Amino acid sequence: MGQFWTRIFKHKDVRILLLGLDSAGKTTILYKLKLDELVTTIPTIGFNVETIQFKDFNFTAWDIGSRDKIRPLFRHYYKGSDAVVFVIDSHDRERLDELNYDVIKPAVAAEELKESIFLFLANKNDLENNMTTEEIVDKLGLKNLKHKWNIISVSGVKGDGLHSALDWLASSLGSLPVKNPKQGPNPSKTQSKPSDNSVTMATGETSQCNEEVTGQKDYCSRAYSALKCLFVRTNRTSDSDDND
Ligand SMILES: Nc1nc2c(ncn2[C@@H]2O[C@H](COP(=O)(O)OP(=O)(O)OP(=O)(O)O)[C@@H](O)[C@H]2O)c(=O)[nH]1
Ligand SMILES: [Mg+2]
Repeated sequence: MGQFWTRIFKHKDVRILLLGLDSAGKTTILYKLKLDELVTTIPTIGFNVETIQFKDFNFTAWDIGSRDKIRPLFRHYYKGSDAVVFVIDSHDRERLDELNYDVIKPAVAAEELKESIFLFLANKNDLENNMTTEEIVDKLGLKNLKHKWNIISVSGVKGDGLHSALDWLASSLGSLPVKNPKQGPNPSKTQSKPSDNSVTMATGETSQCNEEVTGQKDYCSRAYSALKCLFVRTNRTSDSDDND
């Protein structure tokens, strides 16, 4: 294809980071967007990464497992993210402070995310007695954010609001220069290289992280290493806790 047509049809590659507390619905949303299906999830160990085409964008979306002991690893995924999508369980008032302290505040303070846009998804809007977006904005103090941000009410299981979420990302990112989406997570350089590049999926399958799909092979390896080391350490800690 000539250069002119390549330029016309080229999709804009952007990197999206999905963050939130465990059980907020990140993986459910990722696969609803990717497959338009409701998948049965298990808590994500490590991360899932999928590329979603929308309008003239390729969104490479990283869904990071969020159990409390692995939250300090989130920062290794910040670099190169054009947008952070915070998935909030709008039915769970009790955990808003935990979300703010463990997930939102570190991201707001991060130098690597200084120019990223922030989208908050008030998920599980199909349930009754959930928080309104106004209540969430108020309780999380989102009006003080310096980042460009928005909040949208969604249901990961039904798919409601997800198209609006992609639309907002596309229109907001369309006017911004994107960072290098090939840039993956940046776990500690001290971690050793694993023997393979397989990544455990939330669906329980093992997915080979390959460059054709994600373009992130090396980063997957390194992120996998970092997570593997952490789990070994975590298991050792809980083993010794058990022995106490
Ligand atoms: N009612 C309802 N349930 C939802 C919705 N989205 C997700 N869930 C449920 O919430 C539970 C957790 O969803 P996950 O997608 O696994 O959550 P996660 O954020 O990926 O959690 P971790 O992998 O542990 O970080 C599952 O039982 C989902 O079916 C929603 O919009 N409405
Ligand atoms: Mg998950």
